[in-house]
Amino acid sequence: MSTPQSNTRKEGSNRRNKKRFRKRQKNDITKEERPTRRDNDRNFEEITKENEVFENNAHELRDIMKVEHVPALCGISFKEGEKAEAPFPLNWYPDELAWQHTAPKLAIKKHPHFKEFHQWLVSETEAGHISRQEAVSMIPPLLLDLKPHHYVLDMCAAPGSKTAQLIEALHVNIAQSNDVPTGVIIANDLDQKRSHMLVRQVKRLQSPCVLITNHDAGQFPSIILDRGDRETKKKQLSFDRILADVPCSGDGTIRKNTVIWHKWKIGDALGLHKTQVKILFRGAQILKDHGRIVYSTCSLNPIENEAVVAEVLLRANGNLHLVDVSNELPEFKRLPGLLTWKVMDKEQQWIEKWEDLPPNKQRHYAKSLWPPANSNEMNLERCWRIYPHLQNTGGFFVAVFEKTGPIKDNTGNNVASQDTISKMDVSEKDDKIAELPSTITEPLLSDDEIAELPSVITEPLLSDGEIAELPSVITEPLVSDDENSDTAETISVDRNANSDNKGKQIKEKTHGISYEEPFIFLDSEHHEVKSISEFYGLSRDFPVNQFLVRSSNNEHNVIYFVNDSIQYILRAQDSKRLRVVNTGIKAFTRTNSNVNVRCPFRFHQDGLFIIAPFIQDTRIVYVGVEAVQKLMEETAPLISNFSPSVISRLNDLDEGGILFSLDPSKSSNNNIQFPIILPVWKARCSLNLLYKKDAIRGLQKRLDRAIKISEN
Ligand SMILES: C[S@@+](CC[C@H](N)C(=O)[O-])C[C@H]1O[C@@H](n2cnc3c(N)ncnc32)[C@H](O)[C@@H]1O
Repeated sequence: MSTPQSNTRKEGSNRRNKKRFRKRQKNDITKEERPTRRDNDRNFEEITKENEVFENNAHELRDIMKVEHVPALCGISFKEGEKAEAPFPLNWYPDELAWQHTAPKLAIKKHPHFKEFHQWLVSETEAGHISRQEAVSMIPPLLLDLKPHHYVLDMCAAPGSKTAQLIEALHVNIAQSNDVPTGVIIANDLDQKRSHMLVRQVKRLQSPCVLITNHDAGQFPSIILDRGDRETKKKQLSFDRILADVPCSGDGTIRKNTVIWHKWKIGDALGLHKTQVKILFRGAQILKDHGRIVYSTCSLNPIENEAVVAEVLLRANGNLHLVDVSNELPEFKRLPGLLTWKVMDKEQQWIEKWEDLPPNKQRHYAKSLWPPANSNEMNLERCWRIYPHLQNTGGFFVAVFEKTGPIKDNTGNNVASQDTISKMDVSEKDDKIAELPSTITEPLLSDDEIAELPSVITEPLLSDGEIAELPSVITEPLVSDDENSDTAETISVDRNANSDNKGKQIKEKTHGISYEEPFIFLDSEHHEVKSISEFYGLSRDFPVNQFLVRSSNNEHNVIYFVNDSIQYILRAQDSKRLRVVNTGIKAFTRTNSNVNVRCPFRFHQDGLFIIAPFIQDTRIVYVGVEAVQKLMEETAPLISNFSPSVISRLNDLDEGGILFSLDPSKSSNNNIQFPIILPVWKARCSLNLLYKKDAIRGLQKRLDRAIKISEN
């Protein structure tokens, strides 16, 4: 379980807002204190970087755990003679931000304190403040050493516990400097259903920097990024960090995954080895020079681990190295990778070397299952083997690589150079790729090689306006590049598909495979963008070109927001080869009000932390704790029941979306230490808080706690 980076991100942002969201009530605020137009006009990248109380609040959830829950959970016996262990911090995880919770289900069911603790965990998880996962699963993202500007690919991401950690890592340092990281996380999974599990996991964390895709990671497409304003050259989409948490036999999870006791077969690992090599090698190809790739499995079988590592090192021809991470996480117990290992065939015979196999069996066994002759020169000892008995975790394997030069196609066969690919039109290109022999993944050119291509043979560049018209993904017939799939076939999604399902994405089904409605960027002149910008006084530096929608209709129910880098990727012509499952956070949603309102769009809780700093004072109501409490406690409270100053302010405002802002530095209620910004819909006589129930509950608890602390 890891704690609350995303929480601090949102609070960091809210806190920053407090300088800008000053008390509006005439009695409470002087003219000098009001935000100036200049404040609202500040550049997106420049938005405030102060964070004076960040340090104090960053570890709030950890402290709640320590001060409130742990003491109540100590020494509880749930069954005669059996005591449940209270949660404890993992000694190897930085800042006591990861805790282990071992209490059996019975204890949680039977004991009220455990029950209450469990409910708290569930609601904080739902709110995106806590992630729960197996302790060792947290290691690979930690070793990736992620920075907020990194382009990151999570190759086999579902169900997404590590993706969640990556998202938190991308955002965690940003709270001290900037609101939205410039980096990107592409979370990919081959299994379409499982890739939808990622959507739920990612939504929890409300990041505009995530793109979910559905590809065979072993053939992750090469995407040429168009020339952008800031780019002078075309370049290939490549990554600073890649996580290859590959499919494996899972024998390391055997303690809790009891099915494996019955299902485990020698052949599982023998079969998986090839897929694992392919995924790791593809990852190495699309990694940037000096980038880092982490390979991990929850298996302890060397065939799925050291054998894969050794094979990919060999194929990379000296341009990939195992990183010495022996100084990382010193408290974490692990053993070095194996330098040699044995291979057993399916008939349970030990086979010393591939050549010893009878000829009729040789083609069924990859040579790379056996240690290569130079295995003791490959630094395989730098891999980490994590055995269950070392610190009571699942079994796990991790290897960290750095790339030092281009890694070409493993066959050395120049089947389809980027040059020839660029000459074809898109559908031809995809056909060609589908025809490639399965061992040959798409060729990768270095940035220099791409830059050297004569510009006439590259795909024509469109103007920004033309690009804005283009749906960003899978609008053309695509050929599935899933060589393992039995159902590789043409997928077509109707460019003009009409969304009558209010706000719901349309999935077109073709031969049982369903695809999502494409994301389309809205033009800054689109009437909905203009309506929002005018009504809310959206600062002119807000990047409205990062708003997108999921239907080609002219009227939309949901307007999403992505960060600049995702926009950059999706606007590239080539990006239509990416099978995008989901991206963006909800920024505005259409209200179904019958009343004619000036702007039918209301704030959505998910995108609020990004949008709020750009909203003009004209739609903000500065309030005290009582007004916030009333709004949270009552459903649609009447405006007439608020204090006279709030009523007078509300009466000045047209019906539509507003923000309630509680600024502790300005409030007469000094007992609240953190600012609160709430999205509200103002109807004629009443208000509606546009917050999810669990978020209201969480906020209510925090308010109660803050008030209690200040009273003591
Ligand atoms: C070990 S799980 C990943 C767990 C995930 N990283 C997490 O932390 O929640 C392996 C995943 O790989 C996916 N998978 C299997 N073959 C794949 C392939 N060729 N390309 C991409 N994903 C694949 C499976 O659907 C599965 O979701």
